[in-house]
Amino acid sequence: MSDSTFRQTGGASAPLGTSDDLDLSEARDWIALLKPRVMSLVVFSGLVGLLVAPGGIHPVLAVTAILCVAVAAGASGAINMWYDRDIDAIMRRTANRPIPAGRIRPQAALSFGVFLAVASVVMMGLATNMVAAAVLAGSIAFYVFIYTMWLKRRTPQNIVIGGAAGAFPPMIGWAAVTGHVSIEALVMFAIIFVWTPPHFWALSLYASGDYQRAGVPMLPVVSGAKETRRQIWLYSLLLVPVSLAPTVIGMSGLAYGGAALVLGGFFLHYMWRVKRDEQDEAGVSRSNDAPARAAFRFSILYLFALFTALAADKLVFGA
Ligand code: HEM
Ligand SMILES: CC(C)=CCC/C(C)=C/CC/C(C)=C/COP(=O)(O)OP(=O)(O)O
Repeated sequence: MSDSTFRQTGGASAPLGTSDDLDLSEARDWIALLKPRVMSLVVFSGLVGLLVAPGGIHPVLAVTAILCVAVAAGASGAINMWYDRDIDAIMRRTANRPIPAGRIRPQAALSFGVFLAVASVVMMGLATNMVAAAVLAGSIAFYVFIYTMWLKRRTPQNIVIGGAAGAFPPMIGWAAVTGHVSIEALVMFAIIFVWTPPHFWALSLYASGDYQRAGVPMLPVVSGAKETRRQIWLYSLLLVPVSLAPTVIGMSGLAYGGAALVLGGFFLHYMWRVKRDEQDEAGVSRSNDAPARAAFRFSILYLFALFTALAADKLVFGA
């Protein structure tokens, strides 16, 4: 393998192929720092916020605004990975990330993240308005300082409060068009805010071993699976009425309302399977991961579908 390049990956030498392959795998690592899969839903919800806002902006500015949301989310993901590199190295799910695996230097990741964060906020301010730029800066700060640095390692309520970071994007999209934050933007924020605990706690039920090893006080680690299932159920019950708020305040029509009801029914079905998984009728524990895994996957599909319905209702029926 004369043209092969070897590099240290987490202490083991790994063949990486030609220099072209090396460039590609390096690029993949920098992209991985941006948490692109999580970013997809963040960007989509931001796009819907922008589409449902009254008035409109030039398509080039709209694309720029959405790009800024993507870059800001990615930047905060990179800073999160820089700060969390010690615990990411311990958790199986995250151990192969570029920093703990030794493929990107922590300092380089931090500089990359800070540069992108500043660039996204400045660009948002120039392309749209100060309100959108300020809310964008606030979401980055929330994810980095409030969630990652302050709450994540301190309290099992970390994701309830810190989850607000991920609820801002539709508000940013709305503000990019209108220049202000109104009740409609707050309603979209509230939907994601209430959705986040069932979304994350479903995952944490089957990833709690990881969090326990890393000493992160996620709810199942601190209060147990039963309490986590109870809280998942309570937030899910709350999510259904909150998801109907766009129709109640006249922001969306009955088509959205119907879609939200049906989707809410499915959401409750998946979360109920998690809740009832604790015990069978005889009170014997028959817990397994399958319902929580299915509920986590559905939570993502749910939010994509709900925001699609919000946009479709507006674009098709002009509600
Ligand atoms: C504090 C709040 C949140 C926490 C702690 C959290 C945590 C997580 C974790 C640990 C994963 C698994 C990722 C992996 O396998 O590496 C995940 C996946 C995901 N999250 Fe969240 N999340 C939060 C909020 C959000 C928000 C607000 C959104 C979007 C609106 C979102 C969208 C997604 C998506 C799309 C995935 C799937 C990624 C994949 O396919 O791997 N999350 N989340
Ligand atoms: C516009 C903007 C700045 C949005 C950013 C908000 C954002 C991406 C929120 C999502 C929150 C999230 C992915 C938390 C993951 O938790 P974690 O970091 O504990 O997950 P990990 O264990 O996978 O690192």
